[in-house]
Amino acid sequence: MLRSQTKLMDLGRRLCRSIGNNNGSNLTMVEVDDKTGIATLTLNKPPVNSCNLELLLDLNESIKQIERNGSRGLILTSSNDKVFSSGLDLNELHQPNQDRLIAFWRALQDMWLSLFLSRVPTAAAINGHAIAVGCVLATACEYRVMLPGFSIGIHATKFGYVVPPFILISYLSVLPRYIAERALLQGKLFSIDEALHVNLIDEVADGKSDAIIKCAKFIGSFAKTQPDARALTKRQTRAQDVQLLIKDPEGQLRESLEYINTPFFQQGLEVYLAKLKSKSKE
Ligand SMILES: CC/C=C\C/C=C\CCCC/C=C/C(=O)SCCNC(=O)CCNC(=O)[C@H](O)C(C)(C)COP(=O)(O)OP(=O)(O)OC[C@H]1O[C@@H](n2cnc3c(N)ncnc32)[C@H](O)[C@@H]1OP(=O)(O)O
Repeated sequence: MLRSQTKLMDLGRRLCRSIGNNNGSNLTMVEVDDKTGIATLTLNKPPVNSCNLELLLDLNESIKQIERNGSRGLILTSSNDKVFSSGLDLNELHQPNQDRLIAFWRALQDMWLSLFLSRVPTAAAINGHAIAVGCVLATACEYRVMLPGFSIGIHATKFGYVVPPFILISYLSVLPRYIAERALLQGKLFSIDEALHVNLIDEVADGKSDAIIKCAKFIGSFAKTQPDARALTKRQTRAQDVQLLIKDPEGQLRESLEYINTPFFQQGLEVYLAKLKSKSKE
Protein backbone atom coordinates (compact mmCIF):
# COMPACT_ATOMS: atom_id res chain seq x y z
CA MET A 1 0.00 0.00 0.00
CA LEU A 2 1.22 3.49 -0.87
CA ARG A 3 2.36 5.64 2.04
CA SER A 4 -0.04 8.39 0.97
CA GLN A 5 -2.96 5.92 1.11
CA THR A 6 -1.97 4.82 4.61
CA LYS A 7 -1.77 8.46 5.66
CA LEU A 8 -5.27 9.13 4.33
CA MET A 9 -6.67 6.11 6.14
CA ASP A 10 -5.03 7.24 9.38
CA LEU A 11 -6.57 10.66 8.95
CA GLY A 12 -10.01 9.11 8.39
CA ARG A 13 -9.58 7.01 11.51
CA ARG A 14 -8.45 10.02 13.50
CA LEU A 15 -11.32 12.27 12.56
CA CYS A 16 -13.91 10.87 14.92
CA ARG A 17 -13.32 9.06 18.17
CA SER A 18 -16.17 7.36 20.01
CA ILE A 19 -16.18 7.90 23.72
CA GLY A 20 -18.36 5.87 26.03
CA ASN A 21 -20.38 7.33 28.87
CA ASN A 22 -19.39 4.60 31.33
CA ASN A 23 -22.70 2.80 31.41
CA GLY A 24 -22.15 0.71 28.29
CA SER A 25 -25.57 1.47 26.80
CA ASN A 26 -26.02 2.59 23.21
CA LEU A 27 -29.06 4.80 23.86
CA THR A 28 -26.85 7.77 23.15
CA MET A 29 -23.56 7.80 21.27
CA VAL A 30 -20.78 10.33 21.62
CA GLU A 31 -18.15 10.95 18.98
CA VAL A 32 -15.51 13.62 19.27
CA ASP A 33 -14.02 15.14 16.14
CA ASP A 34 -10.30 15.10 16.81
CA LYS A 35 -9.68 18.06 14.56
CA THR A 36 -12.31 20.45 15.92
CA GLY A 37 -12.72 18.99 19.41
CA ILE A 38 -16.51 19.13 18.97
CA ALA A 39 -18.58 16.23 20.34
CA THR A 40 -21.59 14.90 18.46
CA LEU A 41 -24.16 13.41 20.83
CA THR A 42 -26.55 11.14 18.97
CA LEU A 43 -29.92 10.04 20.35
CA ASN A 44 -30.20 6.38 19.49
CA LYS A 45 -33.32 4.82 20.99
CA PRO A 46 -35.40 3.15 18.27
CA PRO A 47 -37.94 3.55 16.97
CA VAL A 48 -38.51 7.28 17.65
CA ASN A 49 -36.18 8.42 20.47
CA SER A 50 -38.99 8.67 22.98
CA CYS A 51 -37.41 9.70 26.28
CA ASN A 52 -37.82 6.97 28.87
CA LEU A 53 -35.96 6.81 32.18
CA GLU A 54 -32.97 5.00 30.71
CA LEU A 55 -32.56 7.42 27.80
CA LEU A 56 -32.79 10.45 30.10
CA LEU A 57 -30.15 9.04 32.47
CA ASP A 58 -27.93 8.12 29.56
CA LEU A 59 -28.32 11.52 27.93
CA ASN A 60 -27.49 13.30 31.16
CA GLU A 61 -24.38 11.14 31.65
CA SER A 62 -23.25 11.84 28.06
CA ILE A 63 -23.69 15.60 28.48
CA LYS A 64 -21.56 15.48 31.65
CA GLN A 65 -18.99 13.25 29.97
CA ILE A 66 -18.66 15.74 27.10
CA GLU A 67 -18.00 18.54 29.60
CA ARG A 68 -15.52 16.42 31.56
CA ASN A 69 -13.49 15.40 28.52
CA GLY A 70 -12.87 19.00 27.52
CA SER A 71 -14.81 18.98 24.24
CA ARG A 72 -15.11 22.38 22.60
CA GLY A 73 -18.82 22.03 21.93
CA LEU A 74 -21.79 19.68 21.76
CA ILE A 75 -23.96 18.93 18.75
CA LEU A 76 -27.18 17.05 19.55
CA THR A 77 -28.68 14.95 16.78
CA SER A 78 -30.50 11.67 16.09
CA SER A 79 -29.59 8.35 14.48
CA ASN A 80 -33.15 8.16 13.09
CA ASP A 81 -33.45 10.07 9.81
CA LYS A 82 -37.16 10.92 10.35
CA VAL A 83 -37.43 11.61 14.07
CA PHE A 84 -35.13 13.76 16.18
CA SER A 85 -37.20 12.88 19.26
CA SER A 86 -40.88 12.11 19.82
CA GLY A 87 -40.67 13.61 23.32
CA LEU A 88 -41.40 11.88 26.58
CA ASP A 89 -42.04 8.17 26.42
CA LEU A 90 -45.73 8.27 27.24
CA ASN A 91 -45.60 4.75 28.65
CA GLU A 92 -43.61 6.21 31.56
CA LEU A 93 -46.59 8.40 32.44
CA HIS A 94 -49.35 5.84 31.91
CA GLN A 95 -50.45 4.02 35.10
CA PRO A 96 -46.95 4.46 36.44
CA ASN A 97 -45.12 2.64 39.16
CA GLN A 98 -44.62 5.54 41.60
CA ASP A 99 -40.95 4.88 42.39
CA ARG A 100 -40.09 4.70 38.71
CA LEU A 101 -42.16 7.81 37.99
CA ILE A 102 -40.22 9.74 40.64
CA ALA A 103 -36.90 8.57 39.17
CA PHE A 104 -38.14 9.39 35.66
CA TRP A 105 -39.26 12.93 36.46
CA ARG A 106 -36.06 13.63 38.46
CA ALA A 107 -34.01 12.40 35.51
CA LEU A 108 -35.99 14.68 33.18
CA GLN A 109 -35.45 17.75 35.38
CA ASP A 110 -31.73 16.94 35.86
CA MET A 111 -31.12 16.28 32.17
CA TRP A 112 -32.81 19.53 31.15
CA LEU A 113 -30.70 21.52 33.63
CA SER A 114 -27.50 19.84 32.38
CA LEU A 115 -28.24 20.62 28.75
CA PHE A 116 -29.66 24.10 29.32
CA LEU A 117 -26.74 25.15 31.51
CA SER A 118 -24.01 23.20 29.74
CA ARG A 119 -20.63 24.93 29.99
CA VAL A 120 -19.81 24.17 26.37
CA PRO A 121 -21.48 25.76 23.33
CA THR A 122 -24.45 23.60 22.30
CA ALA A 123 -26.29 23.24 18.98
CA ALA A 124 -29.03 20.92 17.75
CA ALA A 125 -28.88 19.35 14.28
CA ILE A 126 -32.60 18.56 14.07
CA ASN A 127 -32.76 15.86 11.43
CA GLY A 128 -36.38 14.83 12.00
CA HIS A 129 -39.57 15.63 13.92
CA ALA A 130 -38.94 17.30 17.28
CA ILE A 131 -42.14 16.89 19.24
CA ALA A 132 -42.88 18.23 22.75
CA VAL A 133 -39.85 17.29 24.89
CA GLY A 134 -38.10 16.61 21.57
CA CYS A 135 -38.53 20.33 20.92
CA VAL A 136 -37.48 21.09 24.50
CA LEU A 137 -34.17 19.27 23.87
CA ALA A 138 -33.58 21.46 20.83
CA THR A 139 -34.51 24.71 22.56
CA ALA A 140 -32.24 23.88 25.51
CA CYS A 141 -29.37 24.19 23.01
CA GLU A 142 -27.98 27.58 21.99
CA TYR A 143 -28.49 27.10 18.24
CA ARG A 144 -30.82 25.08 16.04
CA VAL A 145 -30.38 23.87 12.47
CA MET A 146 -33.25 21.85 10.98
CA LEU A 147 -33.95 19.78 7.89
CA PRO A 148 -37.06 20.49 5.79
CA GLY A 149 -40.16 18.29 5.83
CA PHE A 150 -40.42 17.90 9.59
CA SER A 151 -42.36 19.48 12.47
CA ILE A 152 -41.18 21.05 15.67
CA GLY A 153 -43.16 22.28 18.65
CA ILE A 154 -45.01 21.58 21.87
CA HIS A 155 -48.57 20.40 21.20
CA ALA A 156 -49.38 19.30 24.77
CA THR A 157 -52.58 21.34 25.17
CA LYS A 158 -54.13 19.58 22.18
CA PHE A 159 -54.11 16.40 24.19
CA GLY A 160 -55.12 17.90 27.51
CA TYR A 161 -51.64 18.16 29.07
CA VAL A 162 -50.63 21.20 31.03
CA VAL A 163 -46.93 21.88 30.60
CA PRO A 164 -44.64 22.18 33.64
CA PRO A 165 -42.81 25.51 34.10
CA PHE A 166 -39.44 24.34 32.77
CA ILE A 167 -41.02 23.32 29.47
CA LEU A 168 -42.69 26.70 29.28
CA ILE A 169 -39.33 28.35 29.96
CA SER A 170 -37.58 26.42 27.24
CA TYR A 171 -40.01 28.02 24.75
CA LEU A 172 -39.74 31.45 26.36
CA SER A 173 -35.96 31.33 26.18
CA VAL A 174 -36.08 31.37 22.37
CA LEU A 175 -39.44 32.84 21.38
CA PRO A 176 -41.01 36.21 22.12
CA ARG A 177 -43.59 35.77 24.86
CA TYR A 178 -46.67 36.41 22.71
CA ILE A 179 -45.56 33.85 20.12
CA ALA A 180 -44.66 31.27 22.77
CA GLU A 181 -47.98 31.80 24.54
CA ARG A 182 -50.05 31.55 21.37
CA ALA A 183 -48.20 28.47 20.13
CA LEU A 184 -48.57 26.69 23.46
CA LEU A 185 -52.25 27.54 23.78
CA GLN A 186 -52.87 26.38 20.21
CA GLY A 187 -50.73 23.27 20.69
CA LYS A 188 -48.98 24.32 17.51
CA LEU A 189 -46.43 22.23 15.65
CA PHE A 190 -44.36 24.48 13.38
CA SER A 191 -43.38 23.62 9.82
CA ILE A 192 -39.79 24.50 8.97
CA ASP A 193 -40.78 27.78 7.28
CA GLU A 194 -42.92 28.80 10.25
CA ALA A 195 -40.17 27.82 12.70
CA LEU A 196 -37.61 29.86 10.77
CA HIS A 197 -39.99 32.83 10.56
CA VAL A 198 -40.35 33.08 14.37
CA ASN A 199 -36.69 32.13 15.02
CA LEU A 200 -37.58 28.87 16.73
CA ILE A 201 -34.82 27.54 14.50
CA ASP A 202 -31.79 29.50 13.30
CA GLU A 203 -30.99 27.86 9.97
CA VAL A 204 -32.23 25.30 7.46
CA ALA A 205 -29.90 22.55 6.21
CA ASP A 206 -30.23 20.35 3.16
CA GLY A 207 -29.08 17.17 4.89
CA LYS A 208 -27.75 15.85 8.19
CA SER A 209 -24.09 16.45 7.39
CA ASP A 210 -24.88 19.99 6.27
CA ALA A 211 -26.71 20.52 9.57
CA ILE A 212 -23.71 19.22 11.51
CA ILE A 213 -21.36 21.51 9.55
CA LYS A 214 -23.61 24.51 10.26
CA CYS A 215 -23.77 23.62 13.97
CA ALA A 216 -19.97 23.23 14.06
CA LYS A 217 -19.61 26.64 12.42
CA PHE A 218 -21.80 28.19 15.13
CA ILE A 219 -19.72 26.50 17.83
CA GLY A 220 -16.55 27.70 16.06
CA SER A 221 -17.81 31.28 16.44
CA PHE A 222 -16.77 31.08 20.12
CA ALA A 223 -13.19 30.08 19.29
CA LYS A 224 -11.79 33.40 20.44
CA THR A 225 -13.70 33.54 23.72
CA GLN A 226 -12.28 32.37 27.03
CA PRO A 227 -14.23 29.15 27.92
CA ASP A 228 -14.73 29.89 31.65
CA ALA A 229 -15.84 33.46 30.99
CA ARG A 230 -18.22 32.22 28.29
CA ALA A 231 -19.62 29.47 30.55
CA LEU A 232 -20.18 31.81 33.48
CA THR A 233 -21.77 34.47 31.32
CA LYS A 234 -24.13 31.85 29.85
CA ARG A 235 -25.03 30.67 33.36
CA GLN A 236 -25.74 34.21 34.47
CA THR A 237 -27.84 34.92 31.39
CA ARG A 238 -29.91 31.79 32.05
CA ALA A 239 -29.99 32.09 35.88
CA GLN A 240 -33.55 33.37 36.13
CA ASP A 241 -34.86 30.67 33.83
CA VAL A 242 -33.61 27.88 36.07
CA GLN A 243 -34.29 29.51 39.43
CA LEU A 244 -37.48 27.60 40.19
CA LEU A 245 -36.05 24.21 39.30
CA ILE A 246 -32.76 24.77 41.11
CA LYS A 247 -34.32 26.25 44.25
CA ASP A 248 -37.14 23.75 44.60
CA PRO A 249 -36.64 20.63 42.46
CA GLU A 250 -38.64 18.48 44.87
CA GLY A 251 -41.56 20.94 44.87
CA GLN A 252 -41.56 20.92 41.06
CA LEU A 253 -41.41 17.14 41.11
CA ARG A 254 -44.32 16.92 43.58
CA GLU A 255 -46.51 19.21 41.46
CA SER A 256 -45.85 17.20 38.32
CA LEU A 257 -46.51 13.86 40.03
CA GLU A 258 -49.78 15.12 41.49
CA TYR A 259 -50.89 16.18 38.03
CA ILE A 260 -49.76 13.01 36.27
CA ASN A 261 -51.60 10.86 38.82
CA THR A 262 -54.97 12.59 38.37
CA PRO A 263 -57.71 10.43 36.77
CA PHE A 264 -58.22 13.30 34.30
CA PHE A 265 -54.63 13.07 33.04
CA GLN A 266 -54.57 9.27 33.02
CA GLN A 267 -57.85 8.98 31.07
CA GLY A 268 -56.71 11.50 28.46
CA LEU A 269 -53.39 9.72 28.11
CA GLU A 270 -55.07 6.37 27.63
CA VAL A 271 -57.10 7.71 24.71
CA TYR A 272 -54.02 9.36 23.19
CA LEU A 273 -51.86 6.24 23.50
CA ALA A 274 -54.57 4.12 21.87
CA LYS A 275 -54.76 6.60 18.96
CA LEU A 276 -50.98 6.57 18.57
CA LYS A 277 -50.90 2.77 18.46
CA SER A 278 -53.77 2.47 15.99
CA LYS A 279 -52.15 5.10 13.75
CA SER A 280 -48.90 3.16 13.66
CA LYS A 281 -50.82 0.03 12.56
CA GLU A 282 -52.56 1.77 9.63
C1 LIG B 1 -48.81 21.47 36.41
C2 LIG B 1 -48.36 20.56 35.35
C3 LIG B 1 -47.11 19.91 35.70
C4 LIG B 1 -46.66 18.84 35.12
C5 LIG B 1 -47.28 18.18 33.97
C6 LIG B 1 -46.77 16.85 33.83
C7 LIG B 1 -46.90 16.11 32.78
C8 LIG B 1 -47.49 16.52 31.54
C9 LIG B 1 -46.55 16.30 30.40
C10 LIG B 1 -46.67 17.47 29.50
C11 LIG B 1 -45.51 17.63 28.61
C12 LIG B 1 -45.42 16.57 27.59
C13 LIG B 1 -44.26 16.31 27.02
C14 LIG B 1 -44.06 15.22 26.06
O1 LIG B 1 -43.02 15.12 25.46
S1 LIG B 1 -45.31 14.10 25.81
C15 LIG B 1 -44.87 13.23 24.32
C16 LIG B 1 -45.53 13.87 23.18
N1 LIG B 1 -45.12 13.22 21.94
C17 LIG B 1 -45.97 12.88 21.01
O2 LIG B 1 -47.15 13.11 21.14
C18 LIG B 1 -45.37 12.24 19.80
C19 LIG B 1 -46.25 11.17 19.30
N2 LIG B 1 -45.62 10.49 18.18
C20 LIG B 1 -45.77 10.89 16.90
O3 LIG B 1 -46.39 11.89 16.59
C21 LIG B 1 -45.11 10.02 15.88
O4 LIG B 1 -44.75 8.82 16.48
C22 LIG B 1 -43.86 10.66 15.22
C23 LIG B 1 -42.86 11.15 16.28
C24 LIG B 1 -44.25 11.82 14.30
C25 LIG B 1 -43.14 9.56 14.36
O5 LIG B 1 -44.05 9.01 13.45
P1 LIG B 1 -43.72 7.61 12.75
O6 LIG B 1 -42.33 7.61 12.26
O7 LIG B 1 -44.83 7.37 11.79
O8 LIG B 1 -43.73 6.55 13.95
P2 LIG B 1 -45.01 5.90 14.67
O9 LIG B 1 -46.02 6.91 14.98
O10 LIG B 1 -45.43 4.70 13.89
O11 LIG B 1 -44.35 5.43 16.07
C26 LIG B 1 -43.53 4.26 16.15
C27 LIG B 1 -43.81 3.60 17.50
O12 LIG B 1 -43.41 4.50 18.55
C28 LIG B 1 -44.52 4.75 19.42
N3 LIG B 1 -44.40 6.12 19.93
C29 LIG B 1 -44.27 7.25 19.22
N4 LIG B 1 -44.12 8.32 20.01
C30 LIG B 1 -44.16 7.85 21.28
C31 LIG B 1 -44.06 8.47 22.56
N5 LIG B 1 -43.87 9.79 22.71
N6 LIG B 1 -44.13 7.69 23.64
C32 LIG B 1 -44.30 6.35 23.53
N7 LIG B 1 -44.41 5.69 22.35
C33 LIG B 1 -44.33 6.45 21.24
C34 LIG B 1 -45.74 4.52 18.55
O13 LIG B 1 -46.87 4.25 19.34
C35 LIG B 1 -45.29 3.32 17.75
O14 LIG B 1 -45.34 2.20 18.61
P3 LIG B 1 -45.80 0.75 18.08
O15 LIG B 1 -45.58 -0.16 19.26
O16 LIG B 1 -47.25 0.87 17.72
O17 LIG B 1 -44.93 0.46 16.91
